[in-house]
Amino acid sequence: MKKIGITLAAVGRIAAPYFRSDDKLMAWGLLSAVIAIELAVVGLLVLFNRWNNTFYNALQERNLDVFTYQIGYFCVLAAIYIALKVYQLYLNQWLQIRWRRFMIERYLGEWLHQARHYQMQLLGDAADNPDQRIAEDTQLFVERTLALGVGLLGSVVSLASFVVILWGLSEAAPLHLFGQDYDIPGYLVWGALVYAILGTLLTHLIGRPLVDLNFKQQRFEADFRFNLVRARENAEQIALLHGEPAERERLGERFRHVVSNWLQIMSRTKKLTAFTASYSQAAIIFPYILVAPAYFAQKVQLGGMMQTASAFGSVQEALSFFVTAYRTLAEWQAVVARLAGFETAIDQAAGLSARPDLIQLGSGGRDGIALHGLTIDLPDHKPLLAVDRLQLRSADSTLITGPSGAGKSTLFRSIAGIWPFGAGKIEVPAGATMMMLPQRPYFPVGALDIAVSYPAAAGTFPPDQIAAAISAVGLPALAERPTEHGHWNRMLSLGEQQRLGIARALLHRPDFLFLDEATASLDEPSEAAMYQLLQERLPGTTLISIGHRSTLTAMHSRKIVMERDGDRFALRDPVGEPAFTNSN
Ligand SMILES: Nc1ncnc2c1ncn2[C@@H]1O[C@H](COP(=O)(O)OP(=O)(O)OP(=O)(O)O)[C@@H](O)[C@H]1O
Repeated sequence: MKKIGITLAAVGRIAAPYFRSDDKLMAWGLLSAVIAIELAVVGLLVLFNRWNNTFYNALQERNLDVFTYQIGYFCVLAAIYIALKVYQLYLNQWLQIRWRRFMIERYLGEWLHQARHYQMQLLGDAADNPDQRIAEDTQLFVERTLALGVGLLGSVVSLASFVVILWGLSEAAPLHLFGQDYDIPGYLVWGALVYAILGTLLTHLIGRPLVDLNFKQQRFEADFRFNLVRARENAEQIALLHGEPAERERLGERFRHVVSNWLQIMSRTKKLTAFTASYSQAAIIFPYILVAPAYFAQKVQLGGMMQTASAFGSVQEALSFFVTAYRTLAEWQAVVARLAGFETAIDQAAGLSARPDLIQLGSGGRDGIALHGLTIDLPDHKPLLAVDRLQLRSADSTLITGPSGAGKSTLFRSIAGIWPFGAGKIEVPAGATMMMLPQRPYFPVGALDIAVSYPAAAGTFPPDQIAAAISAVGLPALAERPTEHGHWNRMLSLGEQQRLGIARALLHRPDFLFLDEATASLDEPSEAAMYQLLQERLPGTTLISIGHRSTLTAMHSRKIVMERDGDRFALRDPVGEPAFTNSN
């Protein structure tokens, strides 16, 4: 019960923004229409139920006029019913896609806001698989919330209406057994309720393990798919290492989980189907058995019996909603929990930039980037690096070296403003642009010119400028086909990708260019040529590099070394005075 309360509160939080958005008129309009149609359908079912009475009485009395009239009346009801069903689904789907579009736009906007998507990863796996949450869970959420909400409303109204009808019929056809009338008010209602509740309970008991089994099935399937994707992504490594037998074994093992769980689902579904099929067959004759004594004692007409059977069926159908819904309900709860977790993770990441106890980014200083009292930690608060005071002057090109894992890349991440863990202040000149070039640059799949210009929009740089930049970094063959589509991260060697990364920097002309082993896959002469190119073409750009090669020293005017100092690494300037004083 408490869990349902938590789920409902989460549903309210997740759904509310759409119903308060710019699309709120359509949202409320469509929702009201869907609900109104659901209620109208229940109303029609009541009319159909009454029709049973008149129609079968006419048959019993061989009254052709009434029979003909009732056939016409049925056709009118049926036409309205068909129209309502068609528009109920159509409007429901319309509401679903508008609602989902809003959710996706909102999630994409919040998830891809500055470095939030990256920081959410750093904060842990509370929001694992955002792709699943954004793509799949939004669809399931919208669809299931509407199906369960509207279905529940329809079932409750239907249950109430038909209980009233059955109550009236119980009076019209009193229980007649062994030649005697028994005055049990609403005995048909009690009969229907007992029958349906017993059925509900038994279905629940037999089917309950399926909820867990279906959950596991989804997880095993996802796990199998994920491992297939990993194998595809690492095809080259696997092929080079001749890892195919190991992969086959691993994937086979994953699929064995899928099969063994599926076998359990089959066995459980067999039991459940045996019960539900028997139950629904029995449900067809059960109401006749209840009313038959009164019918044969001529206390009730054929119409009354048929109407009872139909009302009985409707009560049962309404109650069976709860039976069938409980499976969907469990899945829906999981979807709601995942989306709520995703929203919480977004909020947590969004809150990082406002926390005064973390690294503060500010604009200030004209002569380069200034670091004051900076300590950098890992997300789990383990200390990593300390920089008491450091000025990365615009006039200097700086090389940062140090042992692996010392925190060089993390220092760059902090300066870029995406790594908030730690304390202290980083000041960047107001309006200065920065660009980070990693060892493995990212190129979106698509046209080469757009991939090189990324993240600038298509058309930002003239085609000849793009071609000249690609050519300048030593890829003249590529420069001739700038509009060619490709998966550049897969098609180009790492060295070629690094050259394209430099071309990107040439186009963007940032004020500060951070090269994190961005030329490590090039041979030394090519690396020197790339640095020379950057210095010639981008005279106004300050280069700050991370690298392990000693030959890089000659290409920078200043060198800073990271060394271990207690529980943290620290920065030392071996040529001049210390570039830092570690406060620890
Ligand atoms: N997302 C993360 N979560 C936890 N720890 C991390 C994360 N990213 C980096 N680290 C840890 O922080 C430390 C510093 O990493 P960083 O990449 O900054 O090192 P580096 O000095 O650039 O190393 P290298 O020279 O090998 O590239 C490493 O021990 C690494 O394991």
